[in-house]
Amino acid sequence: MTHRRDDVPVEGGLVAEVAQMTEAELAQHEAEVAEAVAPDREIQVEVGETLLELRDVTLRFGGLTALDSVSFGIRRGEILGLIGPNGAGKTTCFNAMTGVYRPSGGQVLLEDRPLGKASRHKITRLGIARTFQNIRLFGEMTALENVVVGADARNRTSVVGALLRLPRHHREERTAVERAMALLEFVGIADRAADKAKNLPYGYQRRLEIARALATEPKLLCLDEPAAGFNPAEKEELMELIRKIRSDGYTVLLIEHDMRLVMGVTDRIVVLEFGKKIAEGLPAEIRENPAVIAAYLGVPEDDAA
Ligand SMILES: Nc1ncnc2c1ncn2[C@@H]1O[C@H](COP(=O)(O)OP(=O)(O)OP(=O)(O)O)[C@@H](O)[C@H]1O
Repeated sequence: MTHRRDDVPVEGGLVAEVAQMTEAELAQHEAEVAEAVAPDREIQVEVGETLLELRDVTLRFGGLTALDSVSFGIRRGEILGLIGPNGAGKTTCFNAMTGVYRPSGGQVLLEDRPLGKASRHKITRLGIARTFQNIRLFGEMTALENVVVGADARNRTSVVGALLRLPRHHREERTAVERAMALLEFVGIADRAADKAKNLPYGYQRRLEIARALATEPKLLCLDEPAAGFNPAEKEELMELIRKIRSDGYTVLLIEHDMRLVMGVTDRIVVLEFGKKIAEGLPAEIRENPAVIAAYLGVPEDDAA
């Protein structure tokens, strides 16, 4: 699939070049792309130590307790699955971690520091990025621009800097475009870099959301049902992508309804039901856990999570 576009010679040229590579050249190229996409930051804790912790987090909406004293940790470098029947509180968990809602009780800690009343933007800068159940892209912007905007969340120059065209802004803009292009390639949609987001096929839009979240170089990437609406082949490809993201140095929290996908890609799983954590463990343990089986009883496997 090579969409050569004269108005974007860099992207078109890159894709055409890739199409003509030998297998060895392709492997080398993919390694370089992964290197460009890898998070560029100091490692502050050892791999495997707790990166983010929910400590007794309670969140109420009026009379409804959506999260009831939920505690679990996400370890650096792992893929953690967050599952539970509909309405269990999974998305509310994401919302509590990303500053959309403030917990009514308890704390969310990133690298041992409470997020407290940090705003959504602050939390993005601190290193938590997410995708949404319902895709949220800038439809009129190109795929590339959507990712550059994502990277902007990390850049140090302000809007004022951009208006005044400070030298640092130019430099950051250039590197942001280069990195955005690498990200599009990493998620497999570089051939449509110059297309408006709204014109991309659904699967591409989902991947674009992931690229945009990765552009912020998150310490933790939260994916909210990234495979929703995917066919089995697309789900396989998505699992590959999630594994690739982790091997590139990222930590992933995954909400997903498809049990096969969750069991196939995660290192550990946390299970919620009616706002409470009912289980936590390895996929094989979770599959056998009586409380989890009871929570899903009567729910067809494809709908379960
Ligand atoms: N803004 C809100 N106001 C009131 N109630 C809410 C709000 N957001 C979520 N809830 C309620 O909180 C509970 C948990 O919802 P949540 O969306 O977190 O569940 P979920 O596990 O993500 O479900 P699903 O799998 O259906 O997406 C539900 O009962 C839901 O109706």
